[in-house]
Amino acid sequence: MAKVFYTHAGCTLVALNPFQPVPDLYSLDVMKEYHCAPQPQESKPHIFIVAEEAYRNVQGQVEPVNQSLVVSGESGAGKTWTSRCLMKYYATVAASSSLMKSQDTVERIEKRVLDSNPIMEAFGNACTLRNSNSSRFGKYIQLQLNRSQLLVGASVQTYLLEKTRVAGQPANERNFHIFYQAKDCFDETVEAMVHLGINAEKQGHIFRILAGLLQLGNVTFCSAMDESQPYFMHRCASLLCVPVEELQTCLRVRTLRAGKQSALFKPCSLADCSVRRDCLAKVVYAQLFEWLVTFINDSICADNSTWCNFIGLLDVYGFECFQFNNLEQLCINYANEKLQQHFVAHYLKAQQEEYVSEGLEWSFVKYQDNQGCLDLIEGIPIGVFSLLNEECLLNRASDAKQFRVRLEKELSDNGSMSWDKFSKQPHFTVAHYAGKVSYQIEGMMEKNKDPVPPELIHLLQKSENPLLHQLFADRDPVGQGTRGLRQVVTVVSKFKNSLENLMKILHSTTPHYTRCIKPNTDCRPLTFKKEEFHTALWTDFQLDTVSSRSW
Ligand SMILES: Nc1ncnc2c1ncn2[C@@H]1O[C@H](COP(=O)(O)OP(=O)(O)OP(=O)(O)O)[C@@H](O)[C@H]1O
Repeated sequence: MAKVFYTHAGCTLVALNPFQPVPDLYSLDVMKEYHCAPQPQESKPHIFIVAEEAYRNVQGQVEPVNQSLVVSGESGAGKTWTSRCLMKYYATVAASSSLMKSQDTVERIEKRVLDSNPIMEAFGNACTLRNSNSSRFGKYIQLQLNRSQLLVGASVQTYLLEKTRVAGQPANERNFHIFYQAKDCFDETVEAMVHLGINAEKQGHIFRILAGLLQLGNVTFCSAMDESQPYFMHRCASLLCVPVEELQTCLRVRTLRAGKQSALFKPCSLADCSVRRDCLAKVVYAQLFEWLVTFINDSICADNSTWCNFIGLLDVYGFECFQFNNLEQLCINYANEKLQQHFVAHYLKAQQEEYVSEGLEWSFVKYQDNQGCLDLIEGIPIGVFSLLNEECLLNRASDAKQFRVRLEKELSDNGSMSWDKFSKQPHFTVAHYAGKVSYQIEGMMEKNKDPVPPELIHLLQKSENPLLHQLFADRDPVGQGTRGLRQVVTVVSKFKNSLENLMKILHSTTPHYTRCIKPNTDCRPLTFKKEEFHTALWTDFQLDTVSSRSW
């Protein structure tokens, strides 16, 4: 493999993952070289060109002044690595330390921004079959710059943490890194926590909660009233600082309430007990992750009066197509469709501007518009998300077959939707820009409702672990609306909302696209497999657009 890892393709930078550290590729001297180059675009293709271009746009106050660096690619392609490089670049070239009076305070801000990485990765990344450090959430990091374009703060927005991983992992994959770091490689995470202001006491609370979740994972149910696992149940209760009898009851007995009548107690089936145990683990971990993100933001976010522009870094999960796909993949692929649409619109605009500036004659190229696919997913009132939400609001047991019939009735006119007539499983197939994906319907409604039994919330509110108590203190266990109606804020509604906000930000900024490519599927260093590279490029890059340049 020739040691060339970057190239330009139109307005996109293509980054090839070397799968091993390349000496001096990102050194301080290289940063300086790009930062000081009179025309960085004329230097060798590099991620620092993208970084510098965005930075100079802010310096030049070129409208729109705020910038977005969109880093995409499949799992293991190098998005997180690239985002880290970009953050380090700005933490170096936009460092405000030398200008400020209090050196100490300022050094801390750049360091704190960088320190958010090991924490987020410890809690949000895991070893998967495709990447030993796979981000199991999407993130948008906003680097805040003051009038002199110096880095004064940052904020992080996260998307769709894969919380199911805490309750169970696919074969040969692992839980989130933090559960293993508790044994070793702990220092970096703890050091970063200290820098961000998570003191020893808070760390103690966090680690007790994590240890409690590990013990919870050992709890199994043999018969509804079986007491054969008291050890793990006791350990878990003691670490989560909740009464053991109540924990036990919560996991085993459902409380039914109808209006003002007194409660009825119904023992859960063994399968339901396990569902409740997993639900407890997921809700605690997700809430803890959210708390950490808020804490990090409080620690690194600059006061509104001190910053005026930003450079945003978007690192989102790439397009996913597995043997079995469900709601998570639908959301991820929907996000990719949105970004693809944004990319194509921006690409064509940039292309036209280039032709005009060079005085070339041009005519509109026909390109694959993915609006049909987006309508299929997000259409109101008739789209997969709307119908799914409608189904979840009906207070009845979910029926996958019935939902499939409904989808076919309502959406068969949309050319992006199809069904495999030979498949026995209720499913639907969506023709995405990057290929067709079949989604299983079984379990989709439950995932969308993501219900948490109120008993579990009541229990957590009683925790004597101050952090755990705080995580649930304001949560309404039954999710009652103002008129006593149950408010179901579904997973897809929340996701669609946060994505809409993200798209608004992207539309208001100057975008810069970097497409990371995995040059071989086995993550082998310096190995370039042409066929695999082409597959990645075709699915990932949407060559329709690129082919308009005839390269
Ligand atoms: N520029 C690079 N130089 C050296 N190694 C790299 C580079 N980019 C990526 N890698 C290696 O590839 C691995 C996977 O990269 P990374 O975690 O950034 O992928 P990703 O696209 O963020 O994946 P996921 O979507 O699963 O989070 C890294 O852990 C690192 O070992």
